[in-house]
Amino acid sequence: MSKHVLVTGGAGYIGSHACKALAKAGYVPVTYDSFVTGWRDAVKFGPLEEGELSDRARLDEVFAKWQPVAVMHFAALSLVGESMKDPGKYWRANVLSSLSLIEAACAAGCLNFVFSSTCATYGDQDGVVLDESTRQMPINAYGGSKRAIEDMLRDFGASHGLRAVIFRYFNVAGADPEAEVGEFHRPETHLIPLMLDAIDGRRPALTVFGSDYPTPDGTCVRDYVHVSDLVDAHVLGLKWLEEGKGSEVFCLGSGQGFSVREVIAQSRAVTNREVPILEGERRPGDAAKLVSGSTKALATLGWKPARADLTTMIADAWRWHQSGHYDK
Ligand SMILES: NC(=O)c1ccc[n+]([C@@H]2O[C@H](COP(=O)([O-])OP(=O)(O)OC[C@H]3O[C@@H](n4cnc5c(N)ncnc54)[C@H](O)[C@@H]3O)[C@@H](O)[C@H]2O)c1
Ligand SMILES: O=c1ccn([C@@H]2O[C@H](COP(=O)(O)OP(=O)(O)O[C@H]3O[C@H](CO)[C@@H](O)[C@H](O)[C@H]3O)[C@@H](O)[C@H]2O)c(=O)[nH]1
Repeated sequence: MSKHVLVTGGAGYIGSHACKALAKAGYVPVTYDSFVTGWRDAVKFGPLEEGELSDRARLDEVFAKWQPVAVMHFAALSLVGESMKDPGKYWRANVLSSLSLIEAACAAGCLNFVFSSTCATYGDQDGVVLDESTRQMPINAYGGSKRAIEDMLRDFGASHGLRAVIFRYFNVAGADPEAEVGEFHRPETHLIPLMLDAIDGRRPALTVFGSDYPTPDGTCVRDYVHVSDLVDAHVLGLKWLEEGKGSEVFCLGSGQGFSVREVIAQSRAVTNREVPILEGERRPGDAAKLVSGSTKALATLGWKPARADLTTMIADAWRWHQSGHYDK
């Protein structure tokens, strides 16, 4: 019998890659998405149920129809800068919507839950190794909203037996190596796609947000993880839950930090083109450095990232960028 997995946000960047990985692993990914930031043509690996997370009646209907073995919850608003300008939007869209989903899952008896959290829950902790045991002290409303959802999952674990694998992602990058799906945010705010836009003339230039951070070259340092590797960890997390194992938190990153200027240099090398640059102000809410210090997912889940090189991530993003899909 087919095993269905309810994938919220399956029409988005990471969710669509997760649907591909789930289908490859023999599951049927059922996308639940409102298209607030997602795309209909990204839903290609399983059925679609259009709906809003806050619509409890619609969720109940979808749980009853598909009887999923688990939920993978990707749907969220996730822009650090926007969350600083409009925090209420983030608390409503992320926290209240997730509460509706968690209650619907518990009511339907679907007690396996995989959740997209973020290293933005750590805030700006200079000199601290970031791993699963690090204290969460978010400095923006986006990170705050994700930490609150983690807390909610723990509460529902205690009250309803919900078991959650929480993944705290570092910076997700790259695209499906077969270019069936890729990163497509409108507006785009992420470094690598914006840089590729500047390289091929879709934008006049890339603005570097801040050059006076306490980092070796003054620009922010991030840990980039390939989207295909990231979603492979989700399939392992799902199997973990299906085997009856308990709730866990895992950081997903490569353990290597790259500054904005280093990413620019690597993109120049991959594409063999210049990156037009403007020097700009710091972006509010940005931490100086976010790099994973964890090996727990490798050791515990047997996660084996296959495309961990930043060069590979940029090359895959570049292939996707140049495919016809990108010009929607
Ligand atoms: N991109 C990253 O680097 C990164 C890093 C850490 C964590 N995350 C998390 O990963 C998840 C996916 O991120 P992404 O980059 O794929 O985002 P995305 O915007 O591409 O995808 C989000 C999807 O969720 C849908 N959605 C949003 N709110 C909804 C709602 N209320 N009801 C129904 N559908 C809704 C959108 O339409 C979209 O298809 C998010 O939870 C994000 O916070 C992303
Ligand atoms: O035009 C730009 C865009 C970004 N940056 C910088 O590049 C770095 C990466 O920025 P971005 O790609 O926007 O990612 P983050 O703001 O780090 O956030 C991503 O990574 C987080 C985890 O670190 C996730 O939680 C978020 O959902 C996801 O958007 C940051 O230092 C930015 O200041 C620039 O200098 N210029």
